[in-house]
Amino acid sequence: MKRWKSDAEYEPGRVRRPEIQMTRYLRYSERLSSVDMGAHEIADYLSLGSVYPRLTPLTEPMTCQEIDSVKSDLDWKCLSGPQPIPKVSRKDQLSSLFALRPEIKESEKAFRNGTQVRHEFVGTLKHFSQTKLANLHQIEFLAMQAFYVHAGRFLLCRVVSPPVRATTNVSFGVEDPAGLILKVSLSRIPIFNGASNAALDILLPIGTPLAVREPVVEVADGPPPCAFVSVTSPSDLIFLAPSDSILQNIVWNHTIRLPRPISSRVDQLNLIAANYLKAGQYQTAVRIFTKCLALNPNDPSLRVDRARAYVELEHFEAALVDASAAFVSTNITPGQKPEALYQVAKSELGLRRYPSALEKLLSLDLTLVHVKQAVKRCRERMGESRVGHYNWAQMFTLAAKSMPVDAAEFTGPIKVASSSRGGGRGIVATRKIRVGELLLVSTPIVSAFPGDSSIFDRELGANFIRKQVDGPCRVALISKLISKVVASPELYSCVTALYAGPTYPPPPSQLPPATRSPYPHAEIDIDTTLLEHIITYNAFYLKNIVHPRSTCSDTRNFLELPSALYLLPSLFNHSCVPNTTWHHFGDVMVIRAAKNIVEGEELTLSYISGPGDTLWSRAAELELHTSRCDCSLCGADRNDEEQQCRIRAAYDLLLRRSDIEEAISPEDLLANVETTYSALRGSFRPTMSRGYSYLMQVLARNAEEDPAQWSAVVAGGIQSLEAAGVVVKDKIVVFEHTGVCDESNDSLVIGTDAIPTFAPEMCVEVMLRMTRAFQSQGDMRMARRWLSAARWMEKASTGADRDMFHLRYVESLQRLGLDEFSRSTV
Ligand SMILES: C[S@@+](CC[C@H](N)C(=O)[O-])C[C@H]1O[C@@H](n2cnc3c(N)ncnc32)[C@H](O)[C@@H]1O
Repeated sequence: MKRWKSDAEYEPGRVRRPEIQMTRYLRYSERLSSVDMGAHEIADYLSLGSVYPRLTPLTEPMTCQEIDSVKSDLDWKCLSGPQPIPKVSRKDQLSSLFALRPEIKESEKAFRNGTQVRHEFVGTLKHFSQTKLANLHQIEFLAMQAFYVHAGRFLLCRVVSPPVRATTNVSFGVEDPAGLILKVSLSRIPIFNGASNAALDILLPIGTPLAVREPVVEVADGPPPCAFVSVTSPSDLIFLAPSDSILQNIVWNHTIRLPRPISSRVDQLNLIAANYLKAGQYQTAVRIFTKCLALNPNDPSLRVDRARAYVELEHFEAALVDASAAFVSTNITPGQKPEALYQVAKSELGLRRYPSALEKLLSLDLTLVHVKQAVKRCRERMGESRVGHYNWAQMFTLAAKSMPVDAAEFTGPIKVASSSRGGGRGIVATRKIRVGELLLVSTPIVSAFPGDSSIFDRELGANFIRKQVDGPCRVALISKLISKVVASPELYSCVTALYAGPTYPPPPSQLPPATRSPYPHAEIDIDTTLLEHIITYNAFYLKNIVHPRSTCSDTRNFLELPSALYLLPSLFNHSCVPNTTWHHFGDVMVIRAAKNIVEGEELTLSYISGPGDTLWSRAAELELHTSRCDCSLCGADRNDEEQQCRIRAAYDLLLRRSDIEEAISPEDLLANVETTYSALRGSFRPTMSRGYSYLMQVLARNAEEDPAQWSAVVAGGIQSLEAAGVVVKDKIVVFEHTGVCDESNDSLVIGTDAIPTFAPEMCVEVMLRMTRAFQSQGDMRMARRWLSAARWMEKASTGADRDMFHLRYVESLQRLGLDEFSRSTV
């Protein structure tokens, strides 16, 4: 594919990547969560100046237009080639390339200590080669041009200056056989992820011969303009072995001083590799263990060590090959065998081959803690994947401690079929499904959390596909996904069968099976632009089970949210009134039925992660997926009219703040919100539901002093639940002293055909306050019935058993004085 036109003119210096200040970054998140209208506008409208401090012009967010204009500049630059490559003498090139390391060290230090944010460009068109190296012809720098894809060619070169990394970019100098020198810039090439300078010197020492398939040279703005070979796909960079036939007749015009090898003694190399393994520089450890194995191919312990490094890199196929080879080696000692077998089992666990892993583990010493734990893990995963039985409380506890949550995948009564929503594929029910039923447990292909060592919180994405800024975790998914498909190429065909937006051909009707290919895998050509589109259209912001969204006092900050990409969950289409609900335990995504569903019915989930009580609050998130959402909620909001919805959205934001009482009383808020709904609208009124919950909270506090108010608390609760779409069957607001209540066969006080999907946690909290109202008045029968309803809704929504219910609502139960009552009530 040729990317640039040849007839347009190039104006050096026209394109400048914007430096966007930290303040802008903060405000941008505010803008997203404030429904696109500017917090001060809302504040002015509602005369709430003290709640929403006026934003100064300096802190205005980066707008869609700004992103758009950067994109146009870049597109224009891309279209402006081909151009001659600016010439620089070998001496000058070398001196600037050798200065790169100290320069970048300084600038990185300043960046890390400063307040600026950096933007990775997401969604720019990047070339990648699909022609095998053997079918390409060599090209030298002299024949190359800037802003031009050298289709059918490859660049043969070798490293001439020490590489240096700035986040996901690695730069260094190379020369071609004629001796011309150019900088190379590698973007997101997995083996260099997180590499220190010392590690880079091992991974890419001076003299390393390389081939770059179908190279592209870009020119960065000066002064002076700097040309560089840009490599954006890992499959375009090929490390050549000295014995490679390509190098056989090559004569390098210049001699370069090669660095001294780190060691030629296996024992010393082994020690160095072990230190890199300990330091978490796994790629470097693999590289050195490989050197060791070249010197001593029959040492099984080296293979076991390399398998350990591969396991850490989640390169499980390669780990399995190494560990298995070590185990069957004739040179292995009886003392080394258990460790080799343990690494085989660990690789199989990573590949989700649980029965096979278990068989190996059971032949090891079961008194060893790590073996015992692995056996337990295997057995749990086997139970989960077979029958969908999970220990939710244990998963919740791990998630609450921010520890990794391990779970097997589970697919319930669902299948991929053609969709009635926006065409393409969707997920449908294969049989009748009951509300609360488990539909899917999915582990991510990749996930990213704030605070991960690989994530820097001021590295943002200027997303040209969405024309919005992506947070650090969303940006990190791109590098992680590239690494993942390099380690597990069999995933590439599945991942690239996900929807990639309207500029790509429609995906196949079914996801291809992720059949594992034997290692070493066939080579794949990685289209990084396609992967960026797939992440943009399919990645989820995680809905953390530990911090329920609907009870968050503050609006969610998109730029700080963890993010992940999944396979089957990506095939669910959106509805603002979906029939499924989803949560994340760590990065494990769990989807359940939110309604009773008939066979063949399409299953939908809500893509909305921010406050989304009105069509206009949802618009920014929906824009990417549909120009007009046809769900009943959006239809009702359209009937209410935009201005009314905007006002309502402002109150919705206010309702999420902990300091709302300083701004407005619940009565005034409810009266104002009520006027934003048309009289003809049905009872489902999300913002009213939140408003009544606020009223109930205030009344309940007063009722603790003045018990006459408990009836009003219960009445407010009923209204909150009904406005959330819950059917309240027994609207009892008076109290009957029943004393301690035995178990009874009373039916649930609410309907059980559906659970609310927009704020189930808020509804559970409301029901707990109902429980408190009745309990405080000695009406233990109704208290027990409301507690049962709260538990039922929580179980249907998240699968929580009693243990998990107590863990999740411990704070509310204690605050309401219900802890003891709840624990003693069956
Ligand atoms: C994550 S994918 C969902 C699966 C997709 N339909 C497929 O075939 O792979 C998201 C894309 O599906 C389509 N989509 C999902 N929900 C939709 C809706 N309610 N209305 C219109 N299009 C929708 C949009 O093209 C959206 O960008």
